[in-house]
Amino acid sequence: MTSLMSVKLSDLVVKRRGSTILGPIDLELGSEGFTVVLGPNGAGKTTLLKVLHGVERVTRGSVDWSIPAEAAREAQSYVFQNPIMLRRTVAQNLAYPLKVHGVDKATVEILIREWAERIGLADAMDRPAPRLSGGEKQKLALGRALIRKPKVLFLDEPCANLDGRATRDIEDLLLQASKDGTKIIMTTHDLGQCRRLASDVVFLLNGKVHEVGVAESFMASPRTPEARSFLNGDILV
Ligand SMILES: Nc1ncnc2c1ncn2[C@@H]1O[C@H](COP(=O)(O)OP(=O)(O)OP(=O)(O)O)[C@@H](O)[C@H]1O
Repeated sequence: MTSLMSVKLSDLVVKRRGSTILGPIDLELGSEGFTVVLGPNGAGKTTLLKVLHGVERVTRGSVDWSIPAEAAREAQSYVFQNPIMLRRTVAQNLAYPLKVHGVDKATVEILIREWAERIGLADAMDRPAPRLSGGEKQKLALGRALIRKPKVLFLDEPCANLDGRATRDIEDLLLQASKDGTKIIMTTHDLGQCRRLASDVVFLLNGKVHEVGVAESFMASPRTPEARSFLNGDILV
């Protein structure tokens, strides 16, 4: 089971308009744990997440999941920084991924109640999702992503623009999902959040993987001067 959803990037390059925005990258990520992708603006974090999820055109190299590509994609969810809500109720948003996958009505009812509770929106089931607050929308997006128990969950800055309370709620949901066996791969600018959540870190700089390591050691004693500067909050050019 443990190697079910590991992934290997080999000589991976993404070019746009003649310039390389990612790579070349060789990277292996295991099927367990909480991977945080760190790096300054423009380092290529979002592009890396999209490449892993199979929704970014790759110029060269390969992305190999330990199961066939289509099955791998089916077992993944992706939460965008500004999630798009269906112009429907909270309940309908939660039900959507289940209905698309042909889950029977009775099970849908049970699961959407359970998840509305878990994301703190049990009293808002009939509210139009587009009218929720930013924090509520992000929790709904997370619930919608987790309701099918993905093996891998990608998150792009899930707490950008959220206050402390909403951030804590999201982090609690993520830690629980991780405990329940979902592999998480997330970008963040928040070093405190990285410290609280990450089991391992991928540090990107100028489109390349600059350093990879166990979170605790990376945060305490990064090997390279660039990673040290980044953790100190210096501006990297
Ligand atoms: N379709 C595209 N065409 C041209 N350049 C692109 C395209 N997509 C991304 N880029 C560039 O590639 C680089 C990496 O972008 P990416 O969004 O992956 O970085 P990031 O680390 O997620 O940045 P941020 O922290 O600002 O979100 C940036 O310089 C960006 O402007």
